Amino acid sequence: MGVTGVFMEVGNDGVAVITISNPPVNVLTVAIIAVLKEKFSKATRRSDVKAIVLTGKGGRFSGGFDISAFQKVPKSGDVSDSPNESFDLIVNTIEDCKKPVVAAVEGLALGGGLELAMGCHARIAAPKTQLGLPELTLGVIPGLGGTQRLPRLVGVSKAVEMLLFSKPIMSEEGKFQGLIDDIASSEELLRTSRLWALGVAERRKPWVRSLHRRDKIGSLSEAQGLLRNAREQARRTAPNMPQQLACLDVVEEGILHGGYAGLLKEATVAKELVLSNTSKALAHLFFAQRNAAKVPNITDVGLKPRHVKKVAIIGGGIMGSGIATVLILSNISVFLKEIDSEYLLKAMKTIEANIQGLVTRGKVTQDKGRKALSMLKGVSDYSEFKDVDMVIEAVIEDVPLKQKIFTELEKVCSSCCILATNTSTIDLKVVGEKTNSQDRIIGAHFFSPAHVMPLLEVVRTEKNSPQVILDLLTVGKIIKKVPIVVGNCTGFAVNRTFFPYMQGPHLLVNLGVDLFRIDRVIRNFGLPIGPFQLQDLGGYRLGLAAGKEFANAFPDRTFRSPLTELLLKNGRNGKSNGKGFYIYEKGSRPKPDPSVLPIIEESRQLMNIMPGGKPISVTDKEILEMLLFPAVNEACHVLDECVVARASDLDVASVLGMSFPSYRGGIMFWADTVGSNHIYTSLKRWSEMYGSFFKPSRFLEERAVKGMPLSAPATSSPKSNSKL
Ligand SMILES: C[C@H](O)CC(=O)SCCNC(=O)CCNC(=O)[C@H](O)C(C)(C)COP(=O)(O)OP(=O)(O)OC[C@H]1O[C@@H](n2cnc3c(N)ncnc32)[C@H](O)[C@@H]1OP(=O)(O)O
Repeated sequence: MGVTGVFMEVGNDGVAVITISNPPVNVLTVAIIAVLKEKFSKATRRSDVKAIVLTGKGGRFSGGFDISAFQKVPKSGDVSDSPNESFDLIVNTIEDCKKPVVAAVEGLALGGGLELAMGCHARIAAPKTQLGLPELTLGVIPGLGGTQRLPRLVGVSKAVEMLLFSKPIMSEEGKFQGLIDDIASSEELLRTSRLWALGVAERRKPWVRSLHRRDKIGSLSEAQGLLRNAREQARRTAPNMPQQLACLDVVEEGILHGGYAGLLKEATVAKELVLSNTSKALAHLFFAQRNAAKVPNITDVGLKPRHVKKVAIIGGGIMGSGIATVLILSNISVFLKEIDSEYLLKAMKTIEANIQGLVTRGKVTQDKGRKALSMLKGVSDYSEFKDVDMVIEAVIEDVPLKQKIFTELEKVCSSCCILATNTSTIDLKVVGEKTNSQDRIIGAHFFSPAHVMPLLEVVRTEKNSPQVILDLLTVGKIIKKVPIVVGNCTGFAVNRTFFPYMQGPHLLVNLGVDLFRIDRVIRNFGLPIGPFQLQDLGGYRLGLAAGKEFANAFPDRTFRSPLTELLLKNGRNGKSNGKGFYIYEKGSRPKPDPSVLPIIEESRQLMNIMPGGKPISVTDKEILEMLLFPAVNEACHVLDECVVARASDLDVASVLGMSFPSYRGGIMFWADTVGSNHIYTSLKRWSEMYGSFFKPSRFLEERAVKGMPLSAPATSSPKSNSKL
């Protein structure tokens, strides 16, 4: 059997097994669909074939239609690359086939893969097979009949849940819901499916065309009630995701006018959505995330990751406890070290609370939570450190303290132990300065709360061995984070790119713009909270400390405002002490706190930068651009210095680390939709009006002049100042 294609074998029992082969996940393409049709026609014509089994090679049924088509179609305008086969392949060829077709499903059947299986007359699955329709996460809707067949197989309520949340279910639940007819072990899967198919041919088993079923739909009023509630929820939780409401409309069409009418509407809406910016952005992020895992000279040189089973964490504050939580939930033993029993107890309680929170939100079972806690041990000295595979230091940002810890670690840990620091700003060379272990001192920068936020910055130095980088990358994947390898500089990739986004709001406020308006503009753009509310959550002391680091590293483009110090002087430190820009009351949304306004007035008077003493007049669009363009500008510095391997790494990092809206594709993807020239000329104008905070970088200027996208790879060879 060749590698890519569709293959057919007819057995002595008269069953034709049609196998999709497109490693690694048997993605469907227009070409594969054409061959599938051909094989089905052949099996239907052959008189020695009584029944057909459809399966996927290599233990994975199919990961769905080729997502790269969602990037190509909008660019080329050629919709022939997009899936348009609902009727021809699934209705005419499979569902209306004169011979019974059974899907033998293993590993995963996602998107078009599951839709293909639902068009068959029965589905037999191996245990723990993932079944789902994740199309909405890609900005589209199922295009091979999923919106019609899923509700007919599992009922409207379950179907809507699976569609809107894009969350796969396992075959065991699938059997319970009616999506799967039987479960068979991997070894027995094909045999059971053949027998089932023959059973249908001999009328011992039902011959079911999913699209013709109505029994699971329930009454019209009940179905419409469910859809109404789902619409309300979608409007509330995903106001910028048009595919959610579009999908519900398509489901409703089928319920009101029958499955065929539903398929027609599905085809029209799917084609429209493939052309949307949302779909383009989300497909971009899908591949960007996978590309970020490919690190030149690290993942492509045949190194094997070492197995990390035991980790020691130093410091049980919010970060250390969060990191411990994710590790133990992934079956990694953790020794948590604190300075005394009181701090240790506090850390243990935080970890328990983290796990309980995940159990309450249904993210983790009670059982798993209990098992995870049994992997944790609190310690107050280094005696357990001698045979750990990795240490993660997570103490406060204090250079002498960190240096002392690393010299101690060098003595107590084995010579192959990975020594990681969770510092968010300090240069790693400084952290390891007093050791001889620079090759294995690496940054593991988690984002707060570490047990929730999906990003992990793996900060490498030029001294790090490729093995250590690979090991940390692998741990990142095991603990279900998305690791991005970045270079060593102040703030690394994410905090560095976004430091102007934390300073810009202060500049605008001192120019007379209302702070609550600034937060509103950012929320309307799609971030969950605005920059001032974000500062409330982090606490002002943290912001002040980070601000000093950036001021030292990048004095030419730092905006210094007295506002944070004034707030602290007035006894305010954000949400933690109940004195922020907002009033936080349990059960209600944060409300603007008017008592902060006199402090802002004081800051404005001290700064005295309002032109003519009057607040500047700006539109919401200008506010947005004055906040985000400086971050894009810093991202250009980051790219210029090769702190990341490619612009799309910053897209993934901004979405997963800063909650930049995914449907805008990440900061660089969005910047390119705005255009380098507009960003450059705006920054240039503002830098003339308001100072060097806005001064465009050389990289941005060059690209704007050449009319080049900011995300286009550099044409010249790597720079001498490269951080990678
Ligand atoms: C018409 C239909 O209604 C429309 C559709 O079907 S849209 C597609 C719906 N399907 C999906 O959303 C599934 C997307 N894929 C995934 O979630 C995951 O890849 C998976 C769960 C299938 C496998 O995960 P995992 O084993 O971790 O492997 P992962 O690294 O993600 O993927 C392996 C390779 O397959 C590629 N791939 C996976 N699914 C793909 C898809 N649907 N299209 C194109 N490429 C795909 C990945 O890009 C990756 O390529 P690479 O090795 O060159 O980087």
